[in-house]
Amino acid sequence: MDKLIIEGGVPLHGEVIVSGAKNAALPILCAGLLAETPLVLTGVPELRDVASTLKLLDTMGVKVSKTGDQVSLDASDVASFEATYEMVKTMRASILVLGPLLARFGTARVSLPGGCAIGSRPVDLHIKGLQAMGAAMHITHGYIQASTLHLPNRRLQGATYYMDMVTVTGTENLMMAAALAQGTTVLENAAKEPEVVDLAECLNKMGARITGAGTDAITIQGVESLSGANHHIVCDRIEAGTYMVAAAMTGGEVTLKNARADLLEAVIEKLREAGVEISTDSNSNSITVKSNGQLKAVNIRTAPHPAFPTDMQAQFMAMNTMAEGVSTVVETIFENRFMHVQELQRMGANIEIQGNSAIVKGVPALEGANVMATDLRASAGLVLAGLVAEGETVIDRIYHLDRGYERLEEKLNQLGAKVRRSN
Ligand SMILES: CC(=O)N[C@H]1[C@@H](OP(=O)(O)OP(=O)(O)OC[C@H]2O[C@@H](n3ccc(=O)[nH]c3=O)[C@H](O)[C@@H]2O)O[C@H](CO)[C@@H](O)[C@@H]1O
Ligand SMILES: C=C(OP(=O)(O)O)C(=O)O
Repeated sequence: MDKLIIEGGVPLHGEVIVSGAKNAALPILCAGLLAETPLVLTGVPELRDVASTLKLLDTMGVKVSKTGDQVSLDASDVASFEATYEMVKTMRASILVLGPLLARFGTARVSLPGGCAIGSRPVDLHIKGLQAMGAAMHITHGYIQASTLHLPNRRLQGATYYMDMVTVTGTENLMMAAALAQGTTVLENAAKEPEVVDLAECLNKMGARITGAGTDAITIQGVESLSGANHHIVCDRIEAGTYMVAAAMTGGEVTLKNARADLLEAVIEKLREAGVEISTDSNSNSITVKSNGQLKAVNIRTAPHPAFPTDMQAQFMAMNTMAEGVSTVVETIFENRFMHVQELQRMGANIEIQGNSAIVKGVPALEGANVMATDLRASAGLVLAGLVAEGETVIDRIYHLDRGYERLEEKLNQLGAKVRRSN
């Protein structure tokens, strides 16, 4: 199993190009199932989750071709309407095929995702939303079995649906389903994440009629069919945020290219509060982060966009462990997203968990240690800690990182870090 070995203490300097967003690429690849002609995507990051999604689409009969960051999907001849447990267990985002399959083919069989390291993560709202559009939904043997065969013209029926929690993939699944429904759907209390907006933009290029994406009420006027289009995936704000924290913690100066500051407002504000200098240029989509490594601890409370993202919580926790003062990190999205705490403690961090809060007392220095990655962003937090720790940090189980960070060690080493992979 691959490990990452990091020699800490090197301030990062230079430029890094941010990749396309994992969390936009995954739903947009699934949207390929809706199109009767090829969908061509650029800016698709080279990630394990992307490879898993392409494999899943391939098993359904979608013709996939990939050259560099360009992926072309031809779903004109889909033969299987199933996502097996084997696929869904490696990547929960596989649930995103449910809405497209059901809307276009009238039937879908998708494994229920299991619980994962960060929490139970149910998909009840995906299911209830599709039921509100008239679908027959049955759960048997761990699978969601969905059908529209009893509906007029076998099409989902537009509906107004209020989601009683803000759910990102739930909003995306229902938006894709509603795109081909008969009539108008209104999704209330919808997620406002930039990746939802990117998906809506892609769907509209494919012929969908969606307004309000990026607000909490999305209106989708269903159309009879969708075609292919060309779309460039939005930049990964979480990858960008992770490199920003790396520059801040190591006391370096890093310019991020293909980074949109307008998608990172809460993160930028918190870094400034920590004492980091940040300049942004919206014309060139670049962000420069400069720090002397002397940081002030900052309180964090995760919440849906545009508030502070849960996907940046572990990275800020790592930063707070070596900052001056005491901070509180409150996780409101996932009930168990503190798996990195125990590992950070192995590196000398002083953290106490009280329910969904972590009280972090800054220590003068972290020490390199052997630690275990438990989920994607927890792993990112450990990498950041390793970059500033005294001595060597060995991170085990880094396949989690490969799910969501494109060429991580290459990008860090380009900035001067000393990171190597070993097995
Ligand atoms: C592939 C992708 O885009 N993943 C992101 C997505 O995950 P994901 O879409 O799975 O997360 P959700 O936004 O759905 O989850 C938010 C909260 O709602 C709850 N919930 C969700 C759906 C549901 O049917 N019932 C329910 O109770 C979840 O357990 C969680 O407590 O948004 C999360 C929150 O920003 C991010 O951390 C993930 O990186
Ligand atoms: C939790 C994440 O991803 P997923 O929803 O795919 O597990 C993440 O991107 O941090």
